[in-house]
Amino acid sequence: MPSLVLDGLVKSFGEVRALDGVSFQVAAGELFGFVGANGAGKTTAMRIVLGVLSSDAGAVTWDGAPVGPDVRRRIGYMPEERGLYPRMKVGEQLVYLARLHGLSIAAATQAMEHWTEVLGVADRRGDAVEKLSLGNQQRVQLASALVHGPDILVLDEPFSGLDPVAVGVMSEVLRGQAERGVPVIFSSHQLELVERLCDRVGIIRSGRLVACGTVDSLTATARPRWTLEAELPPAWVPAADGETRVEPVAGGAWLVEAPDAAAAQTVLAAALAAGTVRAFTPSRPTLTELFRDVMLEPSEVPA
Ligand SMILES: Nc1ncnc2c1ncn2[C@@H]1O[C@H](COP(=O)(O)OP(=O)(O)OP(=O)(O)O)[C@@H](O)[C@H]1O
Repeated sequence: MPSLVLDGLVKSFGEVRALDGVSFQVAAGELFGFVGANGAGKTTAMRIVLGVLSSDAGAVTWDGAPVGPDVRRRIGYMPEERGLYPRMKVGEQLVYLARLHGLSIAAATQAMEHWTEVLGVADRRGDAVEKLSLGNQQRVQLASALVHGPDILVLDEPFSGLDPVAVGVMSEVLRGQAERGVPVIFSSHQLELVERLCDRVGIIRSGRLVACGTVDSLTATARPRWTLEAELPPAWVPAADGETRVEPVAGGAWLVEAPDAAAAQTVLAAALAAGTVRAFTPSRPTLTELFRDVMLEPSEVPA
């Protein structure tokens, strides 16, 4: 199965090392979420895939061969800075972009009609892009990434600023693309969405990939946690050693992070002594919690 491979990408802008040896791959049919704080390097990595930027070192390959102009023509790209002509009409613009990718006028028109329909902007085909709300412009931007039937999708924050209905539509479209065998890579700060939607995620921090895999595999290696549900004084926190963390969370529950089951049992005993325990269950961190932990880890101190 072909894969898009980013191998050891390095990129500096003057003193800023935006990418410091980033490697990961996205297989055909896989939905890959690329997450990281502002300025971590996501856009830079995606621009290098597209050839908009060149890397200082490293390579990008598709199906084992370097990505050149021929492969790039088959990529559907949604750039962060967006790239539509504001005064051009939605329908004309999408047909034009599809034609640039080599589609006949009939095929381009059909693709434009299909994607504007699917993305809920069919009634805006005759309007200039600048007349649309930002969310609708974004739907058109996704349509422009899809209209030429790409083999690879690279989308920079496709979900930002969308209403919940549009998020649902966009999610289904990306899932559908993955199901037809397209590798889909997208960046997002909406971690719950990434967790729900993606087969695998990569977390980038200061130009380095610090975690990569299925959400299950990433959260399985985190420190053991339990959820305590109990009737206890609202600010209840038991005395615990430095290795054990107990934090109230919403809805009469506490998160217990402990080095082992014995330490967790000590917390449970304290809760039983202080009130009524409804449940004490092992739990896995969410991607949001995992992300926060990764961000809080001290970075390496240079030698
Ligand atoms: N053209 C450029 N010139 C100078 N510095 C740049 C340029 N592009 C990116 N950078 C720097 O490279 C680093 C990585 O930026 P990048 O845009 O890739 O981050 P990002 O993860 O996409 O962030 P965000 O979530 O805010 O979009 C940042 O420190 C940024 O300021």
